[in-house]
Amino acid sequence: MKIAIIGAGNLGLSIAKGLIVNNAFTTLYLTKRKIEELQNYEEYSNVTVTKDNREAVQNSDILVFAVQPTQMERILEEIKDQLTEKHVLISTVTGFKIAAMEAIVGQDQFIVRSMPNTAIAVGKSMTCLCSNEKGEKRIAIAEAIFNRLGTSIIIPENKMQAATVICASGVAFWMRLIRATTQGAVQLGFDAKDAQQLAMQTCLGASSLLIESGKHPEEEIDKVTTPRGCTIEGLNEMEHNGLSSSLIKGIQASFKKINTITID
Ligand SMILES: NC(=O)C1=CN([C@@H]2O[C@H](COP(=O)(O)OP(=O)(O)OC[C@H]3O[C@@H](n4cnc5c(N)ncnc54)[C@H](OP(=O)(O)O)[C@@H]3O)[C@@H](O)[C@H]2O)C=CC1
Ligand SMILES: O=C(O)[C@@H]1CCC=N1
Repeated sequence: MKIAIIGAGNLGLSIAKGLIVNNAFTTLYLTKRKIEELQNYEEYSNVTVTKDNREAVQNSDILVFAVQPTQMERILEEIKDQLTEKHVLISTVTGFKIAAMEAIVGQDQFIVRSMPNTAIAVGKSMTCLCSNEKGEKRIAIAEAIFNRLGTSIIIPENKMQAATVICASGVAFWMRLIRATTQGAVQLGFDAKDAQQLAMQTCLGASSLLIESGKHPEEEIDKVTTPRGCTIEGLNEMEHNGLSSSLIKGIQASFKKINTITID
């Protein structure tokens, strides 16, 4: 696959890392204006770093847009006359709707919207996908890419903002929970490095239990909570202090915010 990542910033480079580690491309173009920040990537074979979005588009089939929402319109205007039947446009841009893309490049392009997260760098992204009508014929290509770099599901476009909060912002939310657990472990006497390892691996184990068993979290919680034991004591104290409520309120606040940055 000849892939271009237009906008090799935080997310774009995470995708690039995932593609490189998984050897999942034939050629890979990475674009941004300050390309001096991408020097390391020129060492990989078949990776080209350039400021020239049009060159990247000409030489690629799959175009992954990972620029800020305010930059997207200008970039689509810049490259639209380079687009041909071979191109599949995959946007990761938050709030930039398919209709807004079609208004610039036309309805006759294969357009996919994707919402991955930065765990794509280590092949563990939860990615949500949707497409325009024409793009339905090529969404399998996007699925193949994102399934190689994690897990993907197809959702209706009207759920993309919610998916952004849960999956993309979600990485930050889970990081904070891991950090808080680490702080608790330090207070219980572990050094910082061990504390973080205990927190991270326990988080991974809990998540893996659900993924592999398909069970509800409460079913697994029941197995851990000895009657009158320390787990239920800790859980109830956390809930008295608003753990679940705080998470749900944070998710709602994030969703409220994301709807103010939608570009129609
Ligand atoms: N970060 C995340 O976890 C996630 C982000 N997203 C979405 O992905 C998009 C990118 O986010 P993120 O990576 O965090 O943002 P960044 O600001 O880190 O990356 C955007 C990149 O675009 C480059 N850029 C700007 N203008 C141009 C241009 N004209 N041509 C080529 N490149 C350009 C910038 O580099 P330079 O200034 O050098 O040109 C920058 O590196 C956003 O729309 C965001 O909402 C979606 C899911 C997760
Ligand atoms: O924080 C943000 O607005 C973007 C969208 C999801 C991740 N980063």
